[in-house]
Amino acid sequence: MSFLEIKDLKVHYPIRGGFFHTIQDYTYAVDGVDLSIDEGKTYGLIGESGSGKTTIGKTIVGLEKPTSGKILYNGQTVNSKRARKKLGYNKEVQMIFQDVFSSLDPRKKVIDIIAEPLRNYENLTKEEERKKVLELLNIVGMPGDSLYKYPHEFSGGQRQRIGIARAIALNPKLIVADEPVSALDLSVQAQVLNYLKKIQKEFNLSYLFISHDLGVVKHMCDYIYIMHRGRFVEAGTREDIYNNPIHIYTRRLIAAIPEIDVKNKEKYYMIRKKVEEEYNNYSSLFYDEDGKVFDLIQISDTHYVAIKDKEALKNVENNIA
Ligand SMILES: Nc1ncnc2c1ncn2[C@@H]1O[C@H](COP(=O)(O)OP(=O)(O)OP(=O)(O)O)[C@@H](O)[C@H]1O
Repeated sequence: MSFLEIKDLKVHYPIRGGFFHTIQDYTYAVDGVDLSIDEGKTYGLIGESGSGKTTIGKTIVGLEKPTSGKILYNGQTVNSKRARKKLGYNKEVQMIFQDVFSSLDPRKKVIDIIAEPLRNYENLTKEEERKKVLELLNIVGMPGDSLYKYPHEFSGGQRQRIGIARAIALNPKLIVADEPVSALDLSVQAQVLNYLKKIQKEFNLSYLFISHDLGVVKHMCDYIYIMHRGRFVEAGTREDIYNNPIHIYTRRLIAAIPEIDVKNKEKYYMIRKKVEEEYNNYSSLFYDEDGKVFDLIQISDTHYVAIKDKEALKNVENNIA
């Protein structure tokens, strides 16, 4: 059962210019997307820089306003600040950024950083608060003496774990994680992702992972949404997307996953070349004359692709997919 539903969401930013600083045009950052989030599941929102991923994340947590469309929490709209407050929505949906500390006061101690959401929503005594923060640190594998240290005393991976502790302090249902590990070394990335997985089981959390890299979130996601130019070009289970990618943009993203094994370098070079040719030859089946992404067509119980029509789909299935 989906507790969060996003319906035909659009977020357009005005572009101002000229002498009077008037609106000249709009950036269609998010231009009509639907998304449903179920309990305990992990979703990946993947696309290149500027495709609109962060804007979706921020709109879900209430940091951006929808231009149109709806966000429904247990069937009730949470588009407005008032509705979010009434339903306690801001507690339920948290966001983690690439480096949570870059946006925080470096003069604050860890205890104050993690306790901040608690102070906003819960009336704990000093001792209860200290206990709760210790418990949260323990969940993310950080020692108790971190309490009175400052952000600069930790490594990037440790800081991100502290950020996770803060995000789960209010026992949310959904965490929107915007590139949560992309600033970290590969080995540390795996460690932070493992903590997120562990916590997910314990708290029955849902995640919306935002990433430009299909490789990073591959093992985490149940469902993946591929985003391009403010719209979803393909959506499906992890298997749909990795084993049977249809949209040329998805195929290009998969081909772009870095190949570590040197033996396969030549093979992957050829695949990339082929995918690039597909992109040039089949573009008109996936984008209209103005370069806009078509609406999604359902091609199996779980798999959706944005393609011109059924005939185009056949053409693609016979020739490239
Ligand atoms: N506050 C804003 N005002 C105006 N334009 C914005 C604003 N935020 C984002 N945009 C524009 O909206 C588009 C989508 O941006 P968004 O940050 O959502 O993309 P993204 O896919 O998350 O990219 P990245 O991975 O680089 O963060 C971009 O063209 C961006 O320049």
